[in-house]
Amino acid sequence: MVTRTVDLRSDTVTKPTEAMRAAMANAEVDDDVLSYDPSALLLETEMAKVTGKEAALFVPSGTMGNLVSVLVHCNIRGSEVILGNNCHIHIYENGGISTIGGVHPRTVKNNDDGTMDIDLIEAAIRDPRGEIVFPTTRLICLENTQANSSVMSYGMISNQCSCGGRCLSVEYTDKVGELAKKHGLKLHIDGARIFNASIALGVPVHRLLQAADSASVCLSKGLGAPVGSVIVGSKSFIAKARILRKTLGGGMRQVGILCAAALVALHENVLKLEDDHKKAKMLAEGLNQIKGLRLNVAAVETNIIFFDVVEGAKITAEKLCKNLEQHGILVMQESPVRIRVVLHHQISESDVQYTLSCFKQALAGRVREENGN
Ligand SMILES: Cc1ncc(COP(=O)(O)O)c(C=O)c1O
Ligand SMILES: C[C@@H](O)[C@H](N)C(=O)O
Repeated sequence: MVTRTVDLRSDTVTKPTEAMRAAMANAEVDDDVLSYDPSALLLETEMAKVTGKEAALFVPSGTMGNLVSVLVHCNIRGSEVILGNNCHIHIYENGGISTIGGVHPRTVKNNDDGTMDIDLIEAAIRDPRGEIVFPTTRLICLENTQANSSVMSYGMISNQCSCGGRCLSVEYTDKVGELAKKHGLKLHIDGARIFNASIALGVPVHRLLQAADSASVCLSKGLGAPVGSVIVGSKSFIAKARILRKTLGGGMRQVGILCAAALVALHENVLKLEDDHKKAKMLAEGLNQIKGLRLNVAAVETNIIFFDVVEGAKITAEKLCKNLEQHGILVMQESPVRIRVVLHHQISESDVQYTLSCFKQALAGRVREENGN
């Protein structure tokens, strides 16, 4: 019987705090489709200020935030967006920009640090002289932090392995912004975890987003709100985004109930992100000491850790996940050999130590079984 649960599946799994529940219960609300919900307006005003943009719009999810943003920028048939081959928009959003928006994706390889080589981005921009045959490039998308880790090619040694949650520097982001402007393109940043990047880099969110024409910021990840994201940009961009949000069914009525919780998250949890990162590093260092696991501790910059179960472990990643679950440790299996763990504010240092002890037992235990002793 599981007496203790340590939920490391994602930073999307947090439960609303008592303060969030109280704020939800007492939220001032009105009809947000008519732009009258006071709590939504309060959150949007604050998020516009924090991100340094003219306006903001609450959306039900980060996926909708990205979809609406791409569709506003690429509102002409035949549009193309340049994005990372390992980015969330391209892998985890059901291809929505194409299946719903008719926007063509043109991927550029994500490097282990989450960037895309700028010369490869520029090479991917379509030559307008070829418009009779080419799609038209209108948008570049970045992701900060870069959630997914690049696939560790076979034989990579641990100090070459990548990890998730990598931060894009402000210098890099500015360079991509300059490239976009040079070619008359827009820049969107999937900032689901932009607050993690800000805390890890010691750079304010508004500075990390300065070069972007739009961004999508998740409140329901490390900040711990139960629901929602906010997209930010110019007033004109947000006006178009509001219409598209309604088109997609994202216009909600008394949404202030959710925005009130998001405001608590914004006020109370940003500074907790640093602890998440410290606990991630602590967990990564502990995992790195366990025979049979391979990861690159140096690549753990924020709250996401990817590691591989290597052959010496004599246990598959699948069996390890099942074994851990029997001890209340919930993780996410990403591939036949790869596991992801994500830290958040509802994971304590004691949880980290308990998790490490369960990993050690699971891996050592399996070896004993193998040897019949
Ligand atoms: C980098 C990134 N962008 C966007 C999203 C989408 O957010 P949501 O799950 O709220 O749709 C996620 C994950 O949830 C994410 O990790
Ligand atoms: C899986 C993915 O969609 C989600 N953003 C997560 O990181 O948990």
